[in-house]
Amino acid sequence: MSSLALTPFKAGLFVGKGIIVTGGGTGLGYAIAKELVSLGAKVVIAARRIDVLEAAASELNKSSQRGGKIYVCQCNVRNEDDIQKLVTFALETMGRIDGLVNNAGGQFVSPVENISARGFKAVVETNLLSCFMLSKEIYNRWWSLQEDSKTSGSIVNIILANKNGFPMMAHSGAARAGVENLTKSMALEWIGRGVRVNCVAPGIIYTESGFANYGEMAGAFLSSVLPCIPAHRCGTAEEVSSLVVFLLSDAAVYITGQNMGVDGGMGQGTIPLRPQDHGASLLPVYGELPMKARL
Ligand SMILES: CCCCC/C=C/C(=O)SCCNC(=O)CCNC(=O)[C@H](O)C(C)(C)COP(=O)(O)OP(=O)(O)OC[C@H]1O[C@@H](n2cnc3c(N)ncnc32)[C@H](O)[C@@H]1OP(=O)(O)O
Ligand SMILES: NC(=O)C1=CN([C@@H]2O[C@H](COP(=O)(O)OP(=O)(O)OC[C@H]3O[C@@H](n4cnc5c(N)ncnc54)[C@H](OP(=O)(O)O)[C@@H]3O)[C@@H](O)[C@H]2O)C=CC1
Repeated sequence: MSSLALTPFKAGLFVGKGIIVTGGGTGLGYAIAKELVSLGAKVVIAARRIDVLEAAASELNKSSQRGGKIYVCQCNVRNEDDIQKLVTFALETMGRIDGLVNNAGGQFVSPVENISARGFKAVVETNLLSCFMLSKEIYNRWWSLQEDSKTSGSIVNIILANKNGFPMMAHSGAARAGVENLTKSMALEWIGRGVRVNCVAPGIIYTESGFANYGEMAGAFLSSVLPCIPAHRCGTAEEVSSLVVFLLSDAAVYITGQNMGVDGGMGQGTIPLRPQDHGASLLPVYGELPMKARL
């Protein structure tokens, strides 16, 4: 796992704060937890694989500064009972919740016509339902009860840079678009309680764990996608983490309901995952298009 945090923040910025990071044992979540614990936060990392979480925690605790600490909680974010247990655990261990990063997520690669209804539902549950359930649970059991709205919370939802659709992962694109809209609704409903809600939309970020889910396809994907990224390289987990940490902090107190890309200039557009060589193109109905203007 990479280790270079880019944090520009002052030491101890998060001392005394409690943050939940879902999917915090690997990839982006790991980098976010690492930056937070180095700034003094107490952090609960939550995911399904407890062995992965425990191994991550023992590494992450080495970066702790000024009382920062990592706690682990096994949780399937698709399961409402697990969500309730996670919030109970976080309140018992940290005594408070100041921030939530809805980072756990993922999908599988498939053309739309081959996705089963159960597969579509699984991806929507993983990415959208989970975000709704966990945000609501914390709001009802903690943020809505705080007398002083100045001390309330910040939610950062990790989505995808796919505002023009997400071919071959349409279920995930739809779920993430749902998260973006849910973010705006929660931001408006909860602003009076001092709860800010924002999205971060990474482009293609190289994480060993994330890419491992796609096996051999990942290599081919990378070589086709790199020329389409204006920066001509993937991002790193730390380049996403610095924005997430900023949004969690009081420095972002006037920012809510936003969706910010970290995507090397892709403008949050379509991740160009080419469906397949279909051997046909939609030609103009009138006139001819020069060969050089076709794929
Ligand atoms: C190529 C690089 C892309 C770079 C950009 C994106 C990067 C990232 O997002 S990195 C994060 C990647 N991490 C993951 O994607 C991991 C999380 N993913 C999952 O856990 C699964 O994809 C899941 C969300 C679908 C959950 O799977 P699972 O727990 O197995 O779900 P169920 O047992 O409830 O099954 C429900 C349903 O889903 C179908 N299904 C699951 N996997 C696949 C698959 N690979 N292909 C086709 N269908 C799949 C499964 O078959 C079930 O449907 P039925 O068969 O109709 O019962
Ligand atoms: N890497 C990239 O290029 C991009 C990633 N993203 C998104 O960023 C987030 C992190 O991705 P990344 O770090 O790269 O990949 P990882 O595969 O490392 O992270 C996904 C994390 O989510 C957890 N997770 C998945 N399903 C569940 C579940 N049902 N319940 C609890 N935890 C779950 C996994 O842990 P476990 O399996 O133990 O449960 C894992 O820690 C994801 O939402 C991803 O889709 C967005 C854009 C681009």
